[in-house]
Order: sequence, then structure tokens, then C-alpha cells
Amino acid sequence: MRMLLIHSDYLEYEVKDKALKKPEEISEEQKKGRLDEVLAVFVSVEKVDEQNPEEVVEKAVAEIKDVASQVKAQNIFVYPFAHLSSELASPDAALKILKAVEEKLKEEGFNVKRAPFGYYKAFKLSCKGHPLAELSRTIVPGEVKKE
Ligand SMILES: Nc1ncnc2c1ncn2[C@@H]1O[C@H](CO)[C@@H](NC(=O)[C@@H](N)CO)[C@H]1O
Repeated sequence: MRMLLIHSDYLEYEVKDKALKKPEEISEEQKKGRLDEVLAVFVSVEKVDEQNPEEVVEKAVAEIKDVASQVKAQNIFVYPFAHLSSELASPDAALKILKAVEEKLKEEGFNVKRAPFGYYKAFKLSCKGHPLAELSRTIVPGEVKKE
């Protein structure tokens, strides 16, 4: 799994078109979304993650929690983003893992939104620009590499 974490004044998105034949079913309300004072987490789920999804979810949540506590962010936006890797997991596996990350973060007490899966989306992001505002993490079953 590849994650790009951007501490932002806000992130907002608007669904534009289907990017998969069978994207995630969403409500009218989910076609637009916004969070302020947010840690935006752009996530590419990778093929290797399919070997141990539970471990990857645990490690991803631990890394996100760590960064969120450093930047003092309570709001987290999990954003499916198929552009951080050339070895992507299947859509089904990726969606399951992203939903699990979302659920675990909610269980940890964060205010979490997850952008819809399988769509082209317009988005606006306002990066805060401080030294910890732009971070990346690579997670594979068995190890976590930090930038
Ligand atoms: N392995 C994977 N990890 C994360 N997201 C994945 C994925 N496989 C499919 N997606 C989702 O389907 C859209 C088309 O690839 C993706 N859409 C996007 O990445 C948008 N930024 C538009 O390009 C994404 O929603």
C-alpha cells in the first residue's frame, strides 16, 4: 500500500464520472464531500497487500494515527487514489481494505470520510505547508518503509 498524507485546511471532492465498469454504489449525498482541518490520505492499494489484508489495514491505521497525532488532526479523509503505484490490487480487494481502514479509524475516535471508489472526481485541497504537512508511507505485509 502507498499512502500520500497531506495535512490540509480542507479537502473537497465532486464525483464526475465512472472510472470502473462497476464503481461503488453511492447515494446522492456522497457525490460531493468536504472536510475542514483534515489529514487527507491518498491511498493506492497494491497487489502485495492481498497477501495479508488484515496486517496491511492494521499497519496503515497505525501510521495514519501516528501522523494525525503529530499534526493534531482529528478529521481524516481516506481518498482512493490509483496513481501512487503501478502494481495495483484488484478493485474488489482494494475497496475492502479501504473500507476496513475507514472503520478502524472511526473505532479509534476519528471523524472519518472516505471518498467514493471507482470514480473520476474533481477535488480541491489546501495543503497547510508546514514541515509535516506532506508525508508518504509504503506498507507491505511484513514491513513499513518511511520516507
Ligand atoms: N488498487 C486501488 N487502490 C485505490 N483505488 C483504486 C484501486 N483500484 C481502483 N481504484 C479506484 O478506481 C478508480 C479507477 O482506478 C480509482 N480512481 C481514482 O484513482 C481517481 N483519482 C480518478 O483517477 C479509484 O477510485
